[in-house]
Amino acid sequence: MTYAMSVQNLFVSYHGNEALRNINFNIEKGNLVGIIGPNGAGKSTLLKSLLELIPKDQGTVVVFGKSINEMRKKIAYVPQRSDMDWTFPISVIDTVLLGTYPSLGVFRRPKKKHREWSYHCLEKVGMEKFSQRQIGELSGGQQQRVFLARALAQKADLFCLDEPFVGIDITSEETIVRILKELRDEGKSVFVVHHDLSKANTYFDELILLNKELIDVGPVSEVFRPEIMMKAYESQLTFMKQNEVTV
Ligand SMILES: Nc1ncnc2c1ncn2[C@@H]1O[C@H](COP(=O)(O)OP(=O)(O)OP(=O)(O)O)[C@@H](O)[C@H]1O
Repeated sequence: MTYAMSVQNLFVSYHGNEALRNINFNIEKGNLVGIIGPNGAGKSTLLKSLLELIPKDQGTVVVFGKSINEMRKKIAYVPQRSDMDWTFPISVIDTVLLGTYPSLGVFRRPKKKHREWSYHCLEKVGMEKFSQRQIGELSGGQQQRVFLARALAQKADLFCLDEPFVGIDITSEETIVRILKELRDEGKSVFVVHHDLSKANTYFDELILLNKELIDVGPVSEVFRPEIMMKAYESQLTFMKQNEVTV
C-alpha cells in the first residue's frame, strides 16, 4: 500500500538534546490527522522534520511512496503564526499568489489565470474583500485564513499546518476546519499540529499522540481514550499538581 506518510526510526535532537525518539507510523491517504501531545512533546519538531525543514539524526520519511524532495511541489506547509515575519510588505493577493509559484517554473511570471485562481482561493476562505490589504494589517484569524488560501492555491496533495487555531477568532477557526474537512473529502491528506484537546475528537479522523516518543497512533476512537491520553499527559498533570498550577 502507498501511504500518505510513512515514517521509520525517526530521531531528532537539538544541540544534543533528544526531542523525538524512534518514531514509527504509517498514515493512509485521505485522512485529517491531528498531531497532539503536551507542551514540549515535539509536535512542531515532528512536522518540521517530516518536511525536512530541520535535520533529523536518523530515520526515513516517505510521502506518497516518494522522497520529500520529489514531492515538495505537492506539499503545502503553513507554519505557526509566531514563526512568520508580519512586517514584510506584501499584499494579501500577492501572498496567495506565492502558492502558485511551484507550478510556474523558474523565471516565469504569474499570468491572469494564476491571479484568478488565487482570488478564487481567497473567496474560499472568505477573505476576497481584503485582497489589496497588507498582510500585517490583518487579525490573527484573517492572517491564518490567507495562509490557508496560499496553501489551496498550491493545489497540493498533502497539507501540513502548525497550530493553525492558536489565537484566532471562532469564525476563522470554523472556516479553517470546514475547508480542511473538504480537502479530506476530496482525498487530500491533512496533518495538523494541535494542542487543544477539547476539540481533538471532533476535528480529526486519526491522531498521532506524542510525548517525545510515539505514545499511540490510529483512529480518534481508539487513541482519544482516557487511559491512552493519560500516558502522554501524566507527567504534565503531575507537575501541575505538585506546583498547584491551575488552568
Ligand atoms: N530551535 C530549537 N532549538 C533548541 N531546542 C528546541 C528548538 N525547537 C524546539 N526545541 C525543544 O524541543 C522540544 C520540542 O519542542 P516542540 O516545539 O517541537 O514541541 P511542541 O510539542 O510543538 O510544543 P508546544 O506545544 O509547547 O508548542 C522542546 O523541549 C523544545 O524546547
